[in-house]
Amino acid sequence: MSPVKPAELACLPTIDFAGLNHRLDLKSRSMTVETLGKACKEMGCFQVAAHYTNCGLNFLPCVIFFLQVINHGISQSVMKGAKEVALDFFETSTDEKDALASNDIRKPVRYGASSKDSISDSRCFLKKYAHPLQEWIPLWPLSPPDYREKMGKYALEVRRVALQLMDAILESLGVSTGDLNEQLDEGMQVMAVNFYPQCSTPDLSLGLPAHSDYGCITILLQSCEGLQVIGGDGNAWQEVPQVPEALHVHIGDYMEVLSNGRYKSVLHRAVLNPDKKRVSVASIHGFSMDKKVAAAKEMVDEQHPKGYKESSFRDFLDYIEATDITKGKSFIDSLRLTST
Ligand SMILES: O=C(O)CCC(=O)C(=O)O
Ligand SMILES: [Fe+2]
Repeated sequence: MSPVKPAELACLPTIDFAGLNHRLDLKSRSMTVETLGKACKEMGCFQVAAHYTNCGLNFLPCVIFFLQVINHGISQSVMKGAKEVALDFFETSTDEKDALASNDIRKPVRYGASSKDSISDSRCFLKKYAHPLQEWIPLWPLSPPDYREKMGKYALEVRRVALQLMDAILESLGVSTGDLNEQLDEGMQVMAVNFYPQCSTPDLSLGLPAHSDYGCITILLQSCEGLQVIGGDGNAWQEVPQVPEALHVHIGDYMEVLSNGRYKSVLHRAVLNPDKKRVSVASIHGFSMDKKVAAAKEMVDEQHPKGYKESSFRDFLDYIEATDITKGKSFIDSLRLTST
């Protein structure tokens, strides 16, 4: 493998999530949506600040309403809990890991160290379906004993953030959101919980090679730095900073399809750290297993002919099963009708 060169720190836009909830202050919402749209177009990724804001102060009668409705950045204790149980799972529960180990990419919960969609042996992962939670949580690990409770709490909260972000991203495109929001509400949430060991030669091997995620958006929680992206028009890898209390969000293949190429799915990879192990929790949000996703009608006209084939999550799984993705092939490339 070619050496992994040091990457510059990315300067990523930060979206104040509270801005999306200014239902009483439409100007703030539309400004936030505009910023979000710019971030999606120019970088394909951004970070969401999870801090509380006092923007309710101008609306004294509504302060309580604002605190309840706008302040649903995920709490620190929930994020910390998810990272802790992730680490405990990888470090302690060997029997359970063995029991969940599988190369069958259709399994709703599976553990892997190296398989068809994990082309590196420096990463262990647990992939699991997470929505509807009550349907899948009985299949999640039982150890550590608080895994289901803590990861389940995070799964619900991150999904709520994802639905609001997807709504706002679609709004930024000028797409009518009604039906799409309903479909996304019934859509898949797949969580990839990743563990990367400390590595004394991080310049020689990657934790996870370059890829894009198939969903509409991915929200990533990380214990420390290690994620790199190629955003915007550049072709250099940039390190995503670890901003305390912020979540990293990137655009996936299905948002590229929906937007007919206006927003591009982001190429990303994980590098290894010389002095510490790392866990990350990638929550991928999209449509249901058999929903065929196509460009939104508002995104297609004479100047912008349809650029992608329709496809579903099941088609993605078929593609992954049939394709050697280690040879540089990607799902989104397989959907392209023209060069977009
Ligand atoms: O661990 C990371 O930073 C990236 C994980 C990732 O890209 C994935 O699970 O799809
Ligand atoms: Fe990814």
